[in-house]
Amino acid sequence: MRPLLEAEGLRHRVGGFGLEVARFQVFPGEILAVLGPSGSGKTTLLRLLSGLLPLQAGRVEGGLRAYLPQNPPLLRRSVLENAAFGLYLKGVPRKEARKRAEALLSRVGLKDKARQPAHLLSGGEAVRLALARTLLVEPEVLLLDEPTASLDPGNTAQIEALLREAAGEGRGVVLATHDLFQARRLAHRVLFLYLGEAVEEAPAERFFQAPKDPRSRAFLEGRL
Ligand SMILES: Nc1ncnc2c1ncn2[C@@H]1O[C@H](COP(=O)(O)OP(=O)(O)OP(=O)(O)O)[C@@H](O)[C@H]1O
Repeated sequence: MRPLLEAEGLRHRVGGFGLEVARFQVFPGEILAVLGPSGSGKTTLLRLLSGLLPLQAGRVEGGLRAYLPQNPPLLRRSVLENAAFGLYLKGVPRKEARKRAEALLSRVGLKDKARQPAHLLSGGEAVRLALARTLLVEPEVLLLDEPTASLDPGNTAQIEALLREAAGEGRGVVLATHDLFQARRLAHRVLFLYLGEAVEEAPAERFFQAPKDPRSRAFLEGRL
């Protein structure tokens, strides 16, 4: 199977920090969890893969990617206008864009709030809106930076269901998370970063049951 996104020879230096990832791939229908302690380079990797951070070395190839940052910015407009915004940028006519945005807002449980100002949404609703906006532009790969970091179990479950659906549609999902339970629930594969190094990459089940690298083991046992 051909990867939807492929990177090779990534090296990135900023301040005293250096990230090095020799090879990175994500396949259709796959959820890949990027794990690692705070400061290990998860956000940096996602931003490099998204194209937001210029490459210092290596290459990234693949189809349309959408990056969802940790605190996605919302426009001071209605929920519906926020959802439709990406389509406006793509030149989709306003009426058509609104229709498609409304359909997606129903899917993420925000239909009733479509006319409300987006800044009045709760944290969980705001993440669902940001995810709806991201999904509307039909990306092949979703790059998500801790999308459920501050959410309650109900909102987390809703987001996780949307991510499974996105993978079920054949998209690739790259998920940076600190929630090991979430990674166990969702991920097919895991990439473990430590101090900017891609320490271990493995099928999720194998990684959680029998991590090979002592640093992976220490991380899973809460010793890093
Ligand atoms: N613009 C920058 N200037 C200086 N240092 C930076 C910059 N951006 C990132 N860093 C450093 O790079 C390292 C990796 O940061 P990054 O945000 O990628 O880690 P992370 O694994 O996503 O962390 P967290 O889990 O806390 O979100 C950190 O030490 C951070 O301070």
